[in-house]
Amino acid sequence: MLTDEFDRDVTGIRVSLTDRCNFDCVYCHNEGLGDTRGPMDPRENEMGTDDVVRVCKTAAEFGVDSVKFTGGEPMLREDLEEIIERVPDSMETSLTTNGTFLPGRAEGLVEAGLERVNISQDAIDREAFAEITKSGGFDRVIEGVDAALDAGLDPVKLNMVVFEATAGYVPEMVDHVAENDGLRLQLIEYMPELTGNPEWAIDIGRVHDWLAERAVEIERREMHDRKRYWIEGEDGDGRGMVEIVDPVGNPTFCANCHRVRVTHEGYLKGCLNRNDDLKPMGEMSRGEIREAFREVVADRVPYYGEYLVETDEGGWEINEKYLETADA
Ligand SMILES: Nc1nc2c(ncn2[C@@H]2O[C@H](COP(=O)(O)OP(=O)(O)OP(=O)(O)O)[C@@H](O)[C@H]2O)c(=O)[nH]1
Ligand SMILES: C[S@@+](CC[C@H](N)C(=O)[O-])C[C@H]1O[C@@H](n2cnc3c(N)ncnc32)[C@H](O)[C@@H]1O
Ligand code: SF4
Ligand code: SF4
Repeated sequence: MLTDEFDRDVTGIRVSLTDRCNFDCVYCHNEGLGDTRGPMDPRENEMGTDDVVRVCKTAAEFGVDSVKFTGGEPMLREDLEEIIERVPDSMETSLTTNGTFLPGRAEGLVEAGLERVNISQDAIDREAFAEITKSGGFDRVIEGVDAALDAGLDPVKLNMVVFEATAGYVPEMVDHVAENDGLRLQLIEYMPELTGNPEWAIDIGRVHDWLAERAVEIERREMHDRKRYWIEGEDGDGRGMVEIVDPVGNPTFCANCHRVRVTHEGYLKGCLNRNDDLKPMGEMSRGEIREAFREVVADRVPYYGEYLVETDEGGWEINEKYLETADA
């Protein structure tokens, strides 16, 4: 097991398989890797199947017990099933996707070993959805959610980024998961650090307060110390779970962060929001991957309050200590 300087064991990896995407969401941080726009064809800079599998196997040797595949849109990778099939059995395998490619593929993914899926659905309203994602894929996403449920991936988590354009749809989405079996909702605080437009952010504290009033039970998840609210449907019949992901300016969230990241180009990085600690894995031999893992874990910093410090105006700027590396 690798543990960083701040006593955080590293138990998970989050692998970006591509930075390509068929959507163009207005808020997209693309895991801190820049724009998703561009051709959809496979790119040469993406890690190959064997490389991804080798990274997972090496992580498993270090006791890492979960892997999340993300992107860009990870389902643009035709080899996703093969990758999942070859991930060591000791690792829980999950996927975060926009859902459009799940119809027709969800079952195969489950057969390959996929255990969980998160599907981004920012609104129930078709027009708002089109506006936010710059796509007309709403029906495909809904079909994708159904395909995941049919394939046995229950409970499916719906990811919703909470910002100016979506905040009004929160109550509707909460009712949606409370009243429909097999669904959970994950409300993600809009993170402007990588994407700009800080004026889009809304006060996530208000969402917590609103949910706390409606909740019949509140839990805390160890990962990121996230809060989970159990909400009853209007008719008192069903129950749904709503989890809040609120990293912005939240040192407690970071203090419970046990994941390192792998970019589609094959670099390890210690934090979603940081790009100055990218560790190349050379030719991606097991030895080189092992070495890069040790280095990236050794370089981890608690993000908010250390790497990023609050300005007098309430914004965030890189701590002077890291300016040199951040510019590199
Ligand atoms: N800053 C920060 N944001 C995160 C972190 N983990 C998740 N997020 C945000 O939440 C989004 C959705 O996360 P997902 O990949 O769907 O899943 P998750 O909630 O991290 O993991 P599970 O609940 O275990 O499936 C990410 O793309 C980020 O925007 C983190 O460690 N740091
Ligand atoms: C970058 S996407 C990659 C996976 C897949 N394409 C999808 O949309 O689910 C992963 C998650 O990050 C979230 N996300 C993207 N930009 C964000 C931002 N600026 N703030 C908060 N969450 C963001 C998305 O909503 C999505 O749930
Ligand atoms: S679908 Fe995912 S990767 Fe694609 S633009 Fe939207 S948030 Fe970004
Ligand atoms: S912002 Fe905090 S929680 Fe997110 S990846 Fe960085 S250290 Fe982990």
